[in-house]
Amino acid sequence: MIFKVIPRLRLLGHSLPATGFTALKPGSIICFNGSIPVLNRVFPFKLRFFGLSPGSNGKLSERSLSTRPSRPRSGASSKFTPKIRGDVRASKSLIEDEAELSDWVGELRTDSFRGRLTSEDEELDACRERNRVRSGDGRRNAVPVKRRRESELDNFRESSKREPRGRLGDSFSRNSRFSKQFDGELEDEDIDDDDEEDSSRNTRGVRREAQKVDSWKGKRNERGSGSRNMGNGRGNNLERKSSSREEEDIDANEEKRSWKMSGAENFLSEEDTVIDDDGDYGILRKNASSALGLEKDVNQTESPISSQGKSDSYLSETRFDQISISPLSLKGIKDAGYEKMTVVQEATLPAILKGKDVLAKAKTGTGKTVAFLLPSIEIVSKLPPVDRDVKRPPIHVLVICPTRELATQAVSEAKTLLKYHPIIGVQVVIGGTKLALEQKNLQANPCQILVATPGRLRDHLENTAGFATKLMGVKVLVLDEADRLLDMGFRKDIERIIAAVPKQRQTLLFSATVPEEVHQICHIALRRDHEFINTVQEGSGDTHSQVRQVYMVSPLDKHFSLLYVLLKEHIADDVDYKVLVFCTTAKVTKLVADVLSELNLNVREIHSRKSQSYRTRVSDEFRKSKGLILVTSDVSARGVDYPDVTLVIQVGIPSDRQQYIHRLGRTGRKGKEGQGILLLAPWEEHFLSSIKDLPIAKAPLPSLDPETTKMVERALSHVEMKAKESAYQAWLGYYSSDKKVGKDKYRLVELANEFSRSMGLDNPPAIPKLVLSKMGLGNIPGLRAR
Ligand SMILES: Nc1ncnc2c1ncn2[C@@H]1O[C@H](COP(=O)(O)OP(=O)(O)OP(=O)(O)O)[C@@H](O)[C@H]1O
Repeated sequence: MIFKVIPRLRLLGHSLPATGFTALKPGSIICFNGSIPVLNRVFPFKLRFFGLSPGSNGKLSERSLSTRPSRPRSGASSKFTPKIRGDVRASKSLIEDEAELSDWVGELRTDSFRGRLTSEDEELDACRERNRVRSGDGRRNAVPVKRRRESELDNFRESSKREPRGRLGDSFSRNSRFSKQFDGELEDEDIDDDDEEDSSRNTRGVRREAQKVDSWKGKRNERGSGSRNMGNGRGNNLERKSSSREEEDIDANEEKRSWKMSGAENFLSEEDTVIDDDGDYGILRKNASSALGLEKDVNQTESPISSQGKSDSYLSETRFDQISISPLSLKGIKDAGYEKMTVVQEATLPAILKGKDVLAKAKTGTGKTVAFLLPSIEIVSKLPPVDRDVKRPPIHVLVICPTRELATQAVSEAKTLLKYHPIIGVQVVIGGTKLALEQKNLQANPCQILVATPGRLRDHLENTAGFATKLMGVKVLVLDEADRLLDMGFRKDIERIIAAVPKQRQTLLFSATVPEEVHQICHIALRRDHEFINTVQEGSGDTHSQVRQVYMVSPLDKHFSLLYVLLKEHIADDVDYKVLVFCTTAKVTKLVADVLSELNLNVREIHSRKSQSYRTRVSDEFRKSKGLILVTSDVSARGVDYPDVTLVIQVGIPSDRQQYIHRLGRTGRKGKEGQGILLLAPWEEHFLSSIKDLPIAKAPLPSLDPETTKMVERALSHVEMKAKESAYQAWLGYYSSDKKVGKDKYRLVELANEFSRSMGLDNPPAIPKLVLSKMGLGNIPGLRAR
C-alpha cells in the first residue's frame, strides 16, 4: 500500500537537509510614505440592498482613495500536516501548485486507506453544460431585486457608521492557509493524470542531474545568512527534518502519520515587528536595523514617487517612454497598450535595474507581473547572446508561480513584452501537462526566461537531462506570490530550487501581502542588503478602497439560499455580472457549483480536482466572459487576472487573512470598482478579528421568501448523493484544521451535521473508520462510521 502511494505523490526527489530559521535578517526597506497627499473619492455603492451609503463606514471615509476616475465597466499548514517521526512535514516534495497542497493529504489517504475511486467530474461537467444550455445563460431567471425594509436599512446605516476598528497583526502565524487547505477529501481521483505518469518515469535517469546539483550545492557558500543556516532560529520545529529522503519517511511512518497542528505559529516573535512608516514624504528606505524599529530615512532621489497624491491609484505619472529601457521592450509595451507605469513598476524598476534584490509589496491588480518581467527582460537583453552551438543553453531568468494558472498568465505577459525581442525565448513548465512534451520543447526551443510551478520545476531538475546545468545560468530568480511560495506548503520545493540556481544572482520577491513572517524568512532567497519596496500606503489597508467589502452572518442552513439570492440580486443589478464564488475546499466547490447549476444560474467550476485542460478552458472562458459565475476553490485566489470581475463572494472562512485579501483582489483590478461579500456562520465570526483593519462592514441579510427556500431545497435534492458525501467529509476536514472551530471536536461534529442538514440530508454521510480516527474523530458521537 505504501509503495502505491509514493509514485502517486511523486516523492522521489531528494529532500533537503534539516532546516530551521535564523533570526530576523531583514534588508533595507523602502516604503511609500503615508503622507503622500491624496484626493478622496467616493464610489457609488452597488450593493444597494445593503444600504451602505458612500462613506458610511468610518474606515472607508477615512481612507485615502484613488484620484483616478472610476471607469465604468465596458459595455456595462498546517494544522493537518502529517507528523512523521515527530518531525513536522508540511509539504509534499513535488506538489505542483497551491491547490495540490490541499489535495495531497486527501489523496494520500485515498490511496493509503481505500484505494482509488473513480472520478465523475467530467461527466458532471457535461451534465452542467446540458443544464446551462437548457436554461439559457441564467439571466432570464433573474428575479427583481427585493427592497430592504427601511428600518433594517436605517439600522445598518447606523451600525456601519461606527469607528474603524484598530489594527490587528497578521494571521499568518496561524501557519498559513495551506494548513487549512487540507480538506479531508477522499473521493477524488482525477488530479494530474499526467503527473502520475511523470512520477513513475525515469526515476533512475534523474539521479545524475540531481546528484550534480547536490554535489554542487554542497560546495556552495552560504548566501547571506541564507537557507543553509536555518537550523538555529526560532521555529526550528517547523522543519526539523533529518536529511533522509522524503519518501523514506513516508514509508517508515505511514502508520504513525497524524494530522496535527504543526505549532508553526510559534515561530514568530513580536519583537521583530517592522515599523513601516515615519510619516515623511517620499520614499523611506530602511535598513536591517530599521526593521527592528530603528528607522533610517534615506529618501531616494533617483526614483521619487511621481505618483504622490495618487497613492491609491495604480498608475504613476511616469510614462514608459520616459525611462531608460530598450526600444524593443518599449515597442512591446506600446503594443500592449501600456503608456504609464503603475506605481509598483515605477518604484521597483530602478532598484532592479541597479541589480538589487527586491522584496516588493503592492496591492492586487496593480501590475506586479510587468514590474518583475520588464526589468528581467532588460537584464537578459544586455547579456551577450548565447552561442547557438552551446549544448545546454542557459536559462537566465527563472520565475516561480504557485499555481499553473498564474504561471501561464505570466508567460502570456512575458510574450507580450517580448514581441520585438526575437532572440529572447520564454517557456512555461507546469504540472498537469506532459513532462515529456515540456522536455521536448525545452530541447527544441531554448529559452532564456522560464516560468514554472515549483513541483514541476523540481521534476525537471530531477528528470530532465541537462536541466540542472541550464539553471546554473540563472541571473534573476523571481518568486511571484512570494509569501505563498515561502510558506510551509512550498518551502521544501523552493529551498531545493534555490539550491539549484547560482548564489550570484538577483532575486525578486513580489506579493500583495507580505506578512511579518516573510520578512523573517526571506533571507532564504534574498541577500541581506535587499530592498523592501512597499507601495501600499500606510493606513490605506491592503485592499482597494474602491472595493466595497461587507460580511454577513447567518446560520449554515441558510447559506445555500442566501448565496442564491445574493447572486440573483447581483445579476439583476448588473447585466455584465462576472462573479467569483470562493469555497473552502475543492469538493465543497463542486457541491456549490452543482447546486447553483441546478438553480439554472450560469455557472462554471474550477478547482484542483479538474484536469489541467479543463482548468485552462474554464479559466479562458471566464476571462473573456460576462454574465458568468465561476465557483472556485483557492486555485483562483491569487494572481489570476480576470478582467472586470464585479463581485467576489467568499463562502465560509478563508484560510487566513492573506487569502481573504487575495481572493477579494480578483475584483477591483486596475483601479476598477468591485464588491466583496464574506458569508459566515455565527461560529465563524472569529475570523473577522484577523481582518479588522480592513474596511469591511456588517451587512444585513437579504430576506428569504419561502418560495426561494423551496427552490433551493429542490435543487439540493437533485444534487448527487456522492457530491454531498464528499463535501461533508471535506468540510469536516477543513474545519477540523481551524484553530477555533476544530478545537472542540464534539462541537465540530455538531456543526458538520448542521452542514449535512443544510445539504438536505437527514443523516450525516458515513465516513470510513480509519479516516475518522486519523482525523482524531474516532469516538466522537454524532458521526457515522463505515
Ligand atoms: N503599466 C500598465 N498600464 C496598464 N495596465 C497594466 C500595466 N501593467 C500591467 N497592466 C495590466 O494590469 C493588470 C493587472 O496586472 P497583474 O496581474 O500583473 O497584477 P498584480 O499586481 O500581479 O495582481 P495580483 O496581486 O492579483 O497578482 C493586467 O491586466 C496587466 O496587463
